[in-house]
Amino acid sequence: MDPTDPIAVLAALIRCPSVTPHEGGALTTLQELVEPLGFSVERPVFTEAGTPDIENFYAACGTGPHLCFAGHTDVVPTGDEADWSAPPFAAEIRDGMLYGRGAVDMKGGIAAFVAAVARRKARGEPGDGRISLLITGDEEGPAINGTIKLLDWVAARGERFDASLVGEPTNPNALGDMIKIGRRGSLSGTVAVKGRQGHVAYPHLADNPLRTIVAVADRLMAEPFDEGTAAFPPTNLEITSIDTGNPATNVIPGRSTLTFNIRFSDAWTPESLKTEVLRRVEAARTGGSYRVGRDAAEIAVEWRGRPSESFLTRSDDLIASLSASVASVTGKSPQLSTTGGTSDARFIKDHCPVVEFGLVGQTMHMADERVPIADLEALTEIYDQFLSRWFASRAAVAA
Ligand SMILES: N[C@@H](CCC[C@H](NC(=O)CCC(=O)O)C(=O)O)C(=O)O
Ligand SMILES: [Zn+2]
Ligand SMILES: [Zn+2]
Repeated sequence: MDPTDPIAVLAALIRCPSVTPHEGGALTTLQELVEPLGFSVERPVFTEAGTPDIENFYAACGTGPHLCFAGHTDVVPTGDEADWSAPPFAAEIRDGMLYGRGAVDMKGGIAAFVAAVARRKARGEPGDGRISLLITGDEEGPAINGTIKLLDWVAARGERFDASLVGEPTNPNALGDMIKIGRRGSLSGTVAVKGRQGHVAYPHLADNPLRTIVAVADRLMAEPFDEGTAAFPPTNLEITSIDTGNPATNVIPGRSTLTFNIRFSDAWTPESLKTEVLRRVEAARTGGSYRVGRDAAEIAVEWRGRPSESFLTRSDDLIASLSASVASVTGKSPQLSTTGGTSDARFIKDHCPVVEFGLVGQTMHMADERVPIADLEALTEIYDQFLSRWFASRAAVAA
């Protein structure tokens, strides 16, 4: 396979059914592509009780300023294959589009980066510094045996990165729209309210926990958490479920839960936000207008999963190198944004400055995930130019 051709590389990767947590042949394909380019490859497997073992990938080449490209080869499940117009792991090309699971999220980003590096090697430009690929098979899953552990594994070997580029799909509509220069934080929790089960026709003998859940929902959502900050959109809370587990229409449930997720700006830390959530829940416990004349309800709050902190990258040369490369290829001045979800950049930011730029995300996780061939070519050129600009900026600093 020609490693300078991002379409051939992406097609080979898509043909590997690497649905989390399965490697599916994707890391072997990557190894076979980059070893002939001079990269040394290691594939550590990380484990943790209660989670699937995950194979990861670290490849590095060269000496000098160190740029780490980071991403994932795992993909989300296909869903009903009948909803696809082409088999999801066949890498079919039709009307200038390459179809397949992972086309944009994010095997396409990896293919473009490999092709960019291969083109530089073919041109005889391998010597500007150190380039590594830090690739996990656990981004779409719990993200416990992936990037976070791989970063520590690399650091324990004495390697350090000067900067990192994550190839996640960052563009909302068209290539060149958006670079991610940080990510919001994320905090999830469940509020459980204890009541007393009973007959709906005899409510004085029961205690409906939904009266309190409604007050909790109201308090959690009523006041804005902030108005946004210079670099972040306003903090937002979404209630993702309210449950009682009660199938009957004539029974007052004995217990109810409310689950929420907050995406938050740099005005908050996970700890300060937890304090604010607990304040709002307490206000609802004692002040709900649907419980007049009753004792305050019994409420417990459980934090779910691992919260993510917000972060903002302040490396001017890294952002400038990427912006200039995007502008040069697409003719657009990309927005520098912290919108959207979290990514593994939340782990990388503890090791070095990190920015993110990849394909257009519109079809990610959908049936018929696809990438325009032209975007794949353009992204390869952007990554190639970015490497030149970033290494030049490092050389200028060193001079
Ligand atoms: N499952 C993982 C990480 C979940 C990350 C997810 N990120 C996105 O969907 C990125 C999409 C985008 O920003 O365009 C999220 O924000 O929930 C875990 O929970 O560790
Ligand atoms: Zn992704
Ligand atoms: Zn994804």
